Amino acid sequence: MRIQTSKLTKVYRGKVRAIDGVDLDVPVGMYGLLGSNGAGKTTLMRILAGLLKPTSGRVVLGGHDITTPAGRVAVQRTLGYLPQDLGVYPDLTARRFLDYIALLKGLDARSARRRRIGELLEVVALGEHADRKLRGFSGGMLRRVGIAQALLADPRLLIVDEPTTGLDPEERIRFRTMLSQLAGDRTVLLSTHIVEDVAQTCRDLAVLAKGRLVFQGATGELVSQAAGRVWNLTTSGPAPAEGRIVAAVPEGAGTRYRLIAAAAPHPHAEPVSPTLEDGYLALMGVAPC
Ligand SMILES: Nc1ncnc2c1ncn2[C@@H]1O[C@H](COP(=O)(O)OP(=O)(O)OP(=O)(O)O)[C@@H](O)[C@H]1O
Repeated sequence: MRIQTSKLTKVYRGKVRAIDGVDLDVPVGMYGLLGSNGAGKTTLMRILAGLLKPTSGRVVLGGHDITTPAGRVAVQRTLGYLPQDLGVYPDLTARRFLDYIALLKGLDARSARRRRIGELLEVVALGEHADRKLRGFSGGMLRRVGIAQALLADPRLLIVDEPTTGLDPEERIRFRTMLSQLAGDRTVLLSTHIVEDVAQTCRDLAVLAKGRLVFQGATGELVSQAAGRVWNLTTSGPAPAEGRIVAAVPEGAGTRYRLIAAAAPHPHAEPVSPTLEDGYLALMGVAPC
């Protein structure tokens, strides 16, 4: 389900401009939304999920304008949302919790509901743990329960807000791989401040900074923004004064620095290929351009 916003703006209490004139166009498939803390990602996600009213502007999901009541109703059943802080009932088992949420979502037919929950527990690799209480679940397992609840009505659009924060590396990789597998003919919008999660799963992304859209396009396009501006320098002397240091790894008697700088920051600096993180940092002005 395609997402299109135009001149989308959200001003909290007449003061904080959390989203500022955003024109976004998200196609079907896996799509990343990057931004630092406070950039406006959660505000945008909540508007797209129909939970928060924008101050102005339009949001069109699959051709329906959700700023109108009719549009909201039309997309309600085709949208799944995993918020940053999904509350669960620790004394319920995974299966009972999903059954409870399914009832709230209006999935009334008991046998269809049971079948769907059984399928979803397998999709999120929790089949074995279906009848365990949520109290004993790890952070990663709880996130997977969260995805299962968001998928109950088989939505065409899945909105996931910072799902990998706090997960250990194995769970993070497992979780983001599962999201890309779910994308297929759905749109999965992944909001995060972890650049690597977007690099490993998304072909396209958007970047928010202080409520404004500062980039939208292919990941490769953002990487190329740092082309010719990333350098390695190994030295046992003082830290380089030119450019911005993005990594420093002790090596032998010295340190290997990775720097972003418009020109070679030192006569011995060697140019290296940029990553998505370099492109992101260069865009965000961490590096002098
Ligand atoms: N209910 C609210 N009332 C007033 N200001 C708010 C409210 N919610 C968010 N803000 C402000 O709006 C801006 C954007 O916040 P938002 O939570 O959308 O950003 P974010 O990119 O999701 O950040 P994070 O990564 O820290 O969750 C911030 O300045 C925040 O303090």
